[in-house]
Amino acid sequence: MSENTTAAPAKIRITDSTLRDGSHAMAHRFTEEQVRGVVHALDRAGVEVIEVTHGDGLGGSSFNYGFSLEDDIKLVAAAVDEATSARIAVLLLPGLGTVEDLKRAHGAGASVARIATHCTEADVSLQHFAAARELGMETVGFLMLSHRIGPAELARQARIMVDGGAQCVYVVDSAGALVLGEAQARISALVAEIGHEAQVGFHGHQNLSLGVANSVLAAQNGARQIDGALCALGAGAGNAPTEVLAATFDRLGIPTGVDVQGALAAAEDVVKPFLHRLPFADRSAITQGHAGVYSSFLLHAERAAERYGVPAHEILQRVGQAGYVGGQEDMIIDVALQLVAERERAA
Ligand SMILES: CC[C@H](O)CC(=O)C(=O)O
Ligand SMILES: [Mn+2]
Repeated sequence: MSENTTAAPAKIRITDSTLRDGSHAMAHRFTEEQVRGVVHALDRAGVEVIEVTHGDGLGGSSFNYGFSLEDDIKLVAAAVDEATSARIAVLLLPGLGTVEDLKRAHGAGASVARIATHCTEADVSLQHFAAARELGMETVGFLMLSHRIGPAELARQARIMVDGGAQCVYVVDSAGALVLGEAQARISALVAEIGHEAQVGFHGHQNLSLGVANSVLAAQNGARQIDGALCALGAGAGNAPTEVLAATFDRLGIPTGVDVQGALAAAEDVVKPFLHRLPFADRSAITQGHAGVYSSFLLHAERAAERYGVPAHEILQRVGQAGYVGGQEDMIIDVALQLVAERERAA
């Protein structure tokens, strides 16, 4: 008798980051009413985890990164109040956010702590994972700008996070630079290294329009957590759209627990009406994907472009060549001034 060895596809948990990565695209101006509306719609659609924080995480509201309209903790509390079954996640970048910030977010009802570091700096996350576990929070590690190092080195960084208490580690394609097999190889390396102890996740950006395709490859190669944002609302050309992920995984027979019509309604009826501009792979965003530039640098580059009269895509190209990482937003102005000086010398 032949045995049927075809296993049913494993469930994927979609984490929606409209209210965190989307905060970059909204210049951190979310109102409490918008947060409540988005959480209500996502919760009804069956999205299990909803991230709510300043785009740069807890403590991000500052001159360098941009001030929030509303205090993060107030928005987290509103999200917790609105959700009936979804859990609320917060993002924290060590050095920007502190353990005290994490405790306040936990006090407001956040139950998932996502700790983000540059892809080579996992060791700076250890005290934050320890604090989150002590608080009883679920822990997720975020290895940002994952295209900058190869699969084996990325897996070593994931191992550091797991040994420090992470229950899942994400390959974060912050620049939307990973092209198909490059995303797949990183996911496979992490699954091989940590898969028997922790989950692997993928966070995609649409700068080269590959966020959804990379997410599918990630799921097919063992990732169990995938990020999305309604209407793609996120930095750069945005994130893989939650509603497209829900529909695509449904077509592939990969269970997510998300109601496709509910996700479509959340995008169309709740988020689209308050958007001033839809995330789009324009010249600047494509340059980010092509040159490997942090997606959240887009609005900073556009502001510098307007102020100093040099093209945003040229600024971003130079930022890519210089290899700047998150936290070096002030260097965008430096690059704009270099371009101005070069133009003056050439005139
Ligand atoms: C905190 C910065 C950043 O937006 C985190 C993230 O979503 C990414 O690196 O893509
Ligand atoms: Mn992102």
